[in-house]
This record gives sequence, C-alpha cells and structure tokens, in this order.
Amino acid sequence: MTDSRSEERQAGPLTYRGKAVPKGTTDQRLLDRRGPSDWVHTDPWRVLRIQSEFVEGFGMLSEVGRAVCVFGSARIKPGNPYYELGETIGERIAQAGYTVITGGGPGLMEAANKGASEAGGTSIGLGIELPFEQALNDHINMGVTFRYFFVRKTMFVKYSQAFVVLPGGFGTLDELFEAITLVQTGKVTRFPVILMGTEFWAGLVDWIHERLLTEGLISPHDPDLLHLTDDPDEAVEIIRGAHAQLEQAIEEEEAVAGLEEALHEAERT
Ligand SMILES: CC(C)=CCNc1ncnc2c1ncn2[C@@H]1O[C@H](COP(=O)(O)O)[C@@H](O)[C@H]1O
Repeated sequence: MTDSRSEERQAGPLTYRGKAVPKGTTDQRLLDRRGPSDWVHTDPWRVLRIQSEFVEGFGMLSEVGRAVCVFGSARIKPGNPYYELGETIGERIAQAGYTVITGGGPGLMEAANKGASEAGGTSIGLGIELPFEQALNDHINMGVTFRYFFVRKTMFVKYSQAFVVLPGGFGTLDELFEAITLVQTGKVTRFPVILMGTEFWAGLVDWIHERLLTEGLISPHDPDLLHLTDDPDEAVEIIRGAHAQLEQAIEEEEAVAGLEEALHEAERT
C-alpha cells in the first residue's frame, strides 16, 4: 500500500498508484477538444469501453429488485440535521422493502447508505471517477465505480422506482432536473420525485411557479411533478403509491396483451 491517498487513483475498475496516476479523469479527456488530434482515432475503442460500463452496470443492477435513488450534497457532514434526515430516509426506504441507491460518495449519499445498511437493507453506491481521489463510502454493500457520468445516470433511472432529493449543490440539481425532464417528456412514467427539506427547497419551488410557470416555460401541471415534504413517512407513502400504480398499469397492459393474443388465436382457428 502507498501511504498517501493522493498517490492513488481509481479509474473505473482500474487502480493507479504513484507515477502511474494519470492526469485528469476519463470524463475530462472525452470532453476535451484541445490537444493532439490522435484522440479522434481512439474514439471507436472508447465506445467499446463505454459499452463495457453499461454491461457491468446492467449486470449488477438488473437483479436488485425494487429500489429508490437518494441524491444530495457530497459536502454535508455528520451532525448536520440534513445528515440525520438522510439517515432516516435511507432507513425508512429500506424498511419499506426497497434498495437504496446513491452516488456512493460522502455527505448525504453516505447518510442514506448508512441508514439503509443499518436497517438491514440493500445499500448500493454508484460511484464516479473524479479528478481527486475518492473511495465509495463505508456503508454500501454493493458498488460500481463508473468512468462516465452519463452511463451512471442511466443506471440511476433504469433501476429505481423513485427519486428522493435531499439538499445539495450543482450535482444534486443536475440529478433533480434530469429526473423531472424525463418525467415531463414521458421518457419515464409514474416516477415520483420527492424533495426533502421544505425550507431548503421552498425558494426553488416558488421560483419555478413565479418564473417558469408565469412566463409559460413549463405546462401548468409540471410543478406537480415535484413532491415537497420533510416527513419520511409521507415520502415512503408517495413511493409506495406510485409503485402500486405502476404495477397495476403493467398488469393491465399484460391483460390487454393476453386478450389480443387470444383474439388473434381465435381468428386463426
Ligand atoms: C466532497 C466532494 C465534492 C465529493 C464529490 N464526490 C462525489 N461522489 C459521488 N457522487 C457525487 C460526488 N459529487 C457529486 N456527486 C453526485 O452529485 C450529487 C451531489 O452533488 P452536490 O454535492 O450536490 O454538488 C450526488 O447525488 C452524486 O450523485
């Protein structure tokens, strides 16, 4: 082991130490248009690596069962009331029989993972390679570290039935707005997005009404995509209700498909 963490870099499943630690991250190199043009010639190979991230992620997460993603600040420390809220919501989600999925980092991600694992639930971290050294937090029992943000984001949406969003900064806002855009555009359906920490989120929700709605930049029902609460029980009820609706819709679709199949069969005979 090297004694200094700054001399170690995790890049996806790879570990680099000492002078082998690469400059920058894989995401930075993909997005950087400067530098020698030989980058262009390596893109086909890079696509295969992106594919392999999807394969690894789908492979691990497809058998997880019902799950809820919890997002929130990487910077909020234990002792802060939002950290306690993170632990509590992680615990309640696990007790309701859902796996908790987070970004696997510190702060409120760690809090939600801690609450879930201490309640005996499945606690997952989907980590991301960053320019500085960072390990998955200690409270996950399954984890994947991604090189690419966009692959990781696909995993959050594909394998969860709801998003819970705790207070946070740019990263949290990015995840929040991606989720509501997917719901707004019908890419995912019956997918509740729950904002926890009413005092923290009130200003944003007001701005959405006063600015976006008033100026006609969103539809009148779009603000309803966001549920605002401080109450973990209410959050779990919203998740359960949406999930029950989803299962009912799937059953109805399967029943209709069965009827259509029977009709076709009857027409053939
Ligand atoms: C101390 C520090 C900046 C650590 C960064 N380490 C991180 N590790 C894993 N996911 C992250 C990290 N930073 C941002 N994210 C993603 O963005 C959200 C938090 O970003 P923010 O702190 O609100 O903007 C998380 O839900 C997570 O999915």
